[in-house]
Amino acid sequence: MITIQDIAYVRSGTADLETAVGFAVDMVGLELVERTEDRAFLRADNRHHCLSFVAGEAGVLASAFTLADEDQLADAETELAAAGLTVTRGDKAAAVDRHVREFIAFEDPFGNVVELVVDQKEVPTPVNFARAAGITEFGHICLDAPDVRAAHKFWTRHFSMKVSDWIGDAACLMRFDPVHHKMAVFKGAGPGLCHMNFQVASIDDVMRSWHFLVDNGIEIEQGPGRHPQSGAVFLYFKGPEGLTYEYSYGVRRIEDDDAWRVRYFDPSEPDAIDMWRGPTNRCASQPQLRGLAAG
Ligand SMILES: O=C(O)c1cccc(O)c1O
Ligand SMILES: [Fe+2]
Repeated sequence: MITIQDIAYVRSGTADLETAVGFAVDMVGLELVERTEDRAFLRADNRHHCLSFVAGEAGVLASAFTLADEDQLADAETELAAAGLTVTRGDKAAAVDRHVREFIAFEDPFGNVVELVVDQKEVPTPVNFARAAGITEFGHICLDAPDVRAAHKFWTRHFSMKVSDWIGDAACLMRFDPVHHKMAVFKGAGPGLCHMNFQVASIDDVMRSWHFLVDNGIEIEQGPGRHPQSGAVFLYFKGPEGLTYEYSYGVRRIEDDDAWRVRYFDPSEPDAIDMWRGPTNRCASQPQLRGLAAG
């Protein structure tokens, strides 16, 4: 069993680094911490970065989680290899590029590239947010997989994750600490990053960002609304090259693990992911989510 400490980062390819960075800074509000000719690193909290862009082909390259130390990393390597996965050790240069000390990489059974890292660099200075979006931290990673049930089996068999809520066969929200979910899997045609989430400090931040993004011509995929699972007020919007961002406020914490009863939401219900039953463009851009569309 591999004990996950936290989410670390999303690493994404981009065919247009300038536009990708411009959006992450000016629209999302992240701090640009480092920029080279073919790389950009952005942060939302004290992690060195939670999002990096690599010039090249567009599309997610990896999603990363933190482990406690090298022994745990070595054990993870052994366990995943024994499960029949191809696990590779990151070399020194690749670790430096990720601002971690050590890492391994593997593909989950659906082809999502996952990196497990040790000692992600901490940057203690206050985050210099590019705009006052109210971001408090990198909230969660949501991956795509064609078989959400099989994904749940994989992530709970090998990792310290527990399901918090199901949305039929369309989504599985998982936790590895008291936060309702920091990892989710949504049904998709293939592997991919469904979205990355940032927590914000208040409902006002969600609503202010909604107006701000609309005023800037940004495509709102869904929201503002309230997720019945975590109870969070949310807003999904689309960045360049199809990268979906989510802001949310008020995610539930599960302090008493044993007392939590896993719930099952029907994805065909109009309030399956939005208790306010607001309009959605998500199914236009992500047809696999059609089952979750309101109305
Ligand atoms: O926060 C949630 O509960 C949630 C539910 C459905 C889909 C999501 O992306 C979520 O973050
Ligand atoms: Fe989410």
